Amino acid sequence: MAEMMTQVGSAIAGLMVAYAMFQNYFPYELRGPIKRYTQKFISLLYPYIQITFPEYQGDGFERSKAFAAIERYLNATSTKQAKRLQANVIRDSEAIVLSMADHEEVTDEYEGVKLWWASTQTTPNRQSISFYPREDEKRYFKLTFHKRYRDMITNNYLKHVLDEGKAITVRERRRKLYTNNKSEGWHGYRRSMWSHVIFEHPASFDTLAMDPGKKQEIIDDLINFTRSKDYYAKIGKAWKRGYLLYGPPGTGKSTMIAAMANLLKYDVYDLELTAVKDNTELRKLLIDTASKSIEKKKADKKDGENGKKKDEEKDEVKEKLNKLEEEKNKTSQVTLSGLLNFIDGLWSACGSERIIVFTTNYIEKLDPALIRRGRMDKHIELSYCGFEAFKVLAKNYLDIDSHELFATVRRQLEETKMTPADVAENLMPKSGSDDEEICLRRLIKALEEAKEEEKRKAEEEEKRKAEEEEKQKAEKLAKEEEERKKKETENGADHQSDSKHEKLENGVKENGEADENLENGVKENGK
Ligand SMILES: Nc1ncnc2c1ncn2[C@@H]1O[C@H](COP(=O)(O)OP(=O)(O)OP(=O)(O)O)[C@@H](O)[C@H]1O
Ligand SMILES: [Mg+2]
Repeated sequence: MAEMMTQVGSAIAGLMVAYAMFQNYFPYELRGPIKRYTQKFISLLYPYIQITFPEYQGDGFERSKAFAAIERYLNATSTKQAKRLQANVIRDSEAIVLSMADHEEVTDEYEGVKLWWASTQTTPNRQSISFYPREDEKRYFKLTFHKRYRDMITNNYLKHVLDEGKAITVRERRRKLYTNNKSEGWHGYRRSMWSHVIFEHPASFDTLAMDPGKKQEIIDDLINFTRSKDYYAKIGKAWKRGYLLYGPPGTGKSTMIAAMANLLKYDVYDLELTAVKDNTELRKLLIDTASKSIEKKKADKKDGENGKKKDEEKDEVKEKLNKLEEEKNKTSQVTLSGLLNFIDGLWSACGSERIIVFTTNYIEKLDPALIRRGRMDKHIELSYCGFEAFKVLAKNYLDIDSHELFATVRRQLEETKMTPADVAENLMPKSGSDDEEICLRRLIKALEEAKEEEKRKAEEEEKRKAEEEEKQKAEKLAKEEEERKKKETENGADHQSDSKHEKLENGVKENGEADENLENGVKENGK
């Protein structure tokens, strides 16, 4: 064995010497053709093609997107196959990315074709001290496949790898909740229009209490939207969708937005309109949601994190339209038309795969222009808690599917309006000893009280109405009485004036009595 090693060693040494001689003594002009023929000769014996994907490209500062995507794509395969792994904690990502360590190789299969991926590194033997060690160490992935599959690999497989890698990056990223800053904070060193926190809302469609049929319809609609990229391109429509959620406070509008974001793995932009001075600011803010990717890229440079597929991000501009309505007349404020222009025009142009959600408590107060189809594609009403919604809450809060008290609750919910927020509050166990019976009874009691309250209010309203009617009746009577008296005095008086008949024909009363007289344009002057 040792002998063999020595032989191999000396053979390698021989080759090295030969190569050095080749480098030194062969005339320069001959080197090119010789190398070419050697390559040809090798390719006869070695029918494989290799593609390399370096980690840094161009100026060497920006991490290659392809490299990052491949790393993500190979994550699962590497974890299974490679013996030595390298763990990377990536900013904005929830998962630890395991990639194969240098000089490891894994296999992949695509449509029955076997391929090899290897991770390699070259360290140039330049004797220099570099501030950025990365610049010297060049990592790259090397893909090897049989030349028979050249077309298939270069046309389909590589696209598949990049798409899949990017999709994984998006799926595993930490999602963010952005809120707009006041414009005073937009300038200077630490300028930013949006501040963000990690978005970790636990709401999901499973826990959202509403009619199951309606819920499923919304889920299908959302999923269909995310899958329709090509369809939107085909029909020439920007890939976006608008939802309008309306209903009384506490019926789950905000909860539904969180559930939507969780379902689709989107970021959320929550737009607080009171912090926006005018339309220009609004426009800047909204455009900035699209150009976020550029800012992110800068961060990528420094720490070499994975690039994000930013168009996948959603901005969910959620707002209280009733507030907007109040403000639309003030010139210094955001106007409705500014917002509409944005939704129709600019918004379409910047970024894609976006969902815009408006919420309001008063749909009837909204301008029809704002909510017409095309602007808001889907209107969703969230209303008082029905029995189906109650069942979801009972399952969430008490972990029960049925109970003998359900029938009572059902009857009560049909008679009384209570928001899911209130139902939930009453169902929630208040201490460790609260069992489902106690919680349900508390809800029933609350429902009874609400009913009483409703009844009391209805009665009050009735009473108020009755009083109002009474008052009106009395006023009418008084008026009639007065008129009668007046006529009497007029009739009883001597025929003082010739104009009297005219006056009666016009049905006018004496000046100062009622303003309706003005309508007839007639006044009895001086009387
Ligand atoms: N449909 C629902 N399903 C589950 N929980 C709900 C539902 N509606 C309300 N809740 C509960 O009530 C709380 C308040 O609801 P939410 O903030 O979603 O109401 P909203 O409709 O946005 O009200 P507002 O109009 O005042 O903004 C939530 O935290 C949630 O726990
Ligand atoms: Mg809300």
